[in-house]
Amino acid sequence: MVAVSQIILDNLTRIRTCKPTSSIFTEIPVVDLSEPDAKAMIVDACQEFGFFKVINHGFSMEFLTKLEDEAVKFFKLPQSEKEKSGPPNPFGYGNKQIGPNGDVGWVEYLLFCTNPELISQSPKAICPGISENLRCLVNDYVSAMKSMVCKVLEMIAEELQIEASDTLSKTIKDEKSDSCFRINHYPPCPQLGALSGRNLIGFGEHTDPQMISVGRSNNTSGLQICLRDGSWVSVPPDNSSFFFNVGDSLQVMTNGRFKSVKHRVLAHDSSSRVSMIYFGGPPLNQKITPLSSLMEEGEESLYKEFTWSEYKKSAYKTRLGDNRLKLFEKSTVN
Ligand SMILES: C=C1C[C@]23C[C@@]1(O)CC[C@H]2[C@@]12CC[C@H](O)[C@@](C)(C(=O)O1)[C@H]2[C@@H]3C(=O)O
Ligand SMILES: O=C(O)CCC(=O)C(=O)O
Ligand SMILES: [Fe+2]
Repeated sequence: MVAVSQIILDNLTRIRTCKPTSSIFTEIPVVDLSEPDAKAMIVDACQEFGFFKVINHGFSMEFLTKLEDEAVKFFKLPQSEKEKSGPPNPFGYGNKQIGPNGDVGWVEYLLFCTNPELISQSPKAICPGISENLRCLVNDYVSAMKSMVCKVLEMIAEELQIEASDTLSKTIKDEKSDSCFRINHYPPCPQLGALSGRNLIGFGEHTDPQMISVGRSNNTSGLQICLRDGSWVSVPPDNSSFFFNVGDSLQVMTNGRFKSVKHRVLAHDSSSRVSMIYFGGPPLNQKITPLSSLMEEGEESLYKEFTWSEYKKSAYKTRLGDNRLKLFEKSTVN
């Protein structure tokens, strides 16, 4: 018996664990997109937390459920069927392995490229073997998501009084925008009890490299964000809302006024969590640099000059939890 639980423990602890945290993120900024104060609330939230929740977004619950149900259908397929859509190289089905550098989590997922040009040019950009129904729903979701993200980026630009209000959104509207979409499934882990009170990591802590990410999930908890004081708080689930994350690129474009938010997902022993995240990224050749109209007189960029392609290449050499922006920060030592 001891030997059996030891084996289970060894298997599980290859995937990292963390100490339980009991704090709930009660101050979560909730932005009603139809309210006049939405712009100010978004900018405040991006500065304070790099994170906010959006309601009144115009997506119907029926559509969201349809996509979620179709994704669940995929994850219920036999393992050998799901593997036909993998490996995620970088797009396709993945199980436990996250990225190319040895990160693991209690999660399986589908990663989709959303750039039509790349999809038509490279077989590596296609997620093979998924049903036509799932592919259509993903396409519809991504195009509606793109519109919402552009609207939010325009609200941010207006509130920050950036001259052209499409300065940020045009990078996502661009047909070469290097955005992607991910559906994660965190299966229940009945052996969790063997971890003597520790939590099992579904998706390890990290910041997203893109400009902005938008997630939603079924009504199951697990998502946590790291506050400025370094404490982890649990985000109460809400299947009818979207959760926005500031990514590294937007941190640079605002010269550090917005902070990319560190987040992670914990697994459950008895319930399964399904999440879908859209990652809004710029075209590969776009320079990621602070927006000139945002800079005060004499203010210098905190970052070296780089393109999204350079940042992405560098990001894919890192481990999930690494501080990927560090390499691109200007040295503060005189
Ligand atoms: C460990 C890794 C997985 C990741 C690529 C990376 O090398 C570092 C960034 C990771 C991340 C986090 C946000 C998104 O989920 C993601 C698709 C992305 O663009 O960067 C993942 C990458 C991945 O899962 O391939
Ligand atoms: O599953 C989630 O809610 C978040 C996952 C995540 O952070 C990611 O895929 O980058
Ligand atoms: Fe993430």
